[in-house]
Amino acid sequence: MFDIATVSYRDPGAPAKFARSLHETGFAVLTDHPIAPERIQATYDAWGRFFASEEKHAFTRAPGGAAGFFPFRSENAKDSAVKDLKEFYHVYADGPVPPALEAGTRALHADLVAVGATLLGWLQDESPAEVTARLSEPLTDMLAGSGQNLLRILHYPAVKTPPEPGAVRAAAHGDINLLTCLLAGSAPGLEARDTAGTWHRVPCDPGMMAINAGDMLEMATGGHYPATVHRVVNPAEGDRSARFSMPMFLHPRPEVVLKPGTTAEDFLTERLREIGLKG
Ligand SMILES: O=C(O)CCC(=O)C(=O)O
Ligand SMILES: [Fe+2]
Repeated sequence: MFDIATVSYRDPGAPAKFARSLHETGFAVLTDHPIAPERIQATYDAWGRFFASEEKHAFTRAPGGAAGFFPFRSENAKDSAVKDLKEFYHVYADGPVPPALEAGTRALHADLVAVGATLLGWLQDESPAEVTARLSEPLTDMLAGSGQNLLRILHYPAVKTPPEPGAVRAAAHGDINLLTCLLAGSAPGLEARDTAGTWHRVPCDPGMMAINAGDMLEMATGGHYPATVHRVVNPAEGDRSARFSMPMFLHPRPEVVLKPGTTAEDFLTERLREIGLKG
């Protein structure tokens, strides 16, 4: 049974329900979270103007760099030869942001890190003792002072001509990081795969935030929270809508030990090579 729970952020029972869903499916969906829908819409509108302008190319990331604009078809999922049908911008706390977007985007980055810290605290409190005993330090401490937290602003352009075979908005992949907080996309499309290989739509109505465990959390907890594979499917034929979404990837400090002999930095370097974002 693959049942992604929808949990109110304000429910006193939320930490336990959230931890159970993340353990059973690798995903959970939050409602009543602190990021207002109007704010999310305003951010999508502002970034939509950015992606529609040629100015974006001036913000293209430096060769091998992690921050800035990544043009259409820069990234492939691990083990996938075809590039995804997306362009995106990577925002770090100390990285560049186009001036017109700066205030709102930086505030959103900070607020999402704060939500993420709360959620890691819930997991720390709700995980079985044998799971927390494996951690080199409490989950919230892994995040404290981390400059690695990444807000990715994603634009999946409208599909006008049939894409080449195998090209999808985002091919099946697991996330690399500890925990991902994804503000509801502007259109549906996100799906998660259960262990039997069946795909399930992840609820994404306005006001929802989808949370999933990444490889680093799976590794640190000995698999208690699985980094469930997910994808973004193409719109139905004839549907010309673009899609925007904003995942916040929560990352530990680079020196955090995920398991004996492997730091967060070692692990990240290896995975960025595999997805074509590092030479
Ligand atoms: O756009 C989405 O809904 C998901 C994006 C995603 O999974 C990712 O960028 O890692
Ligand atoms: Fe993802």
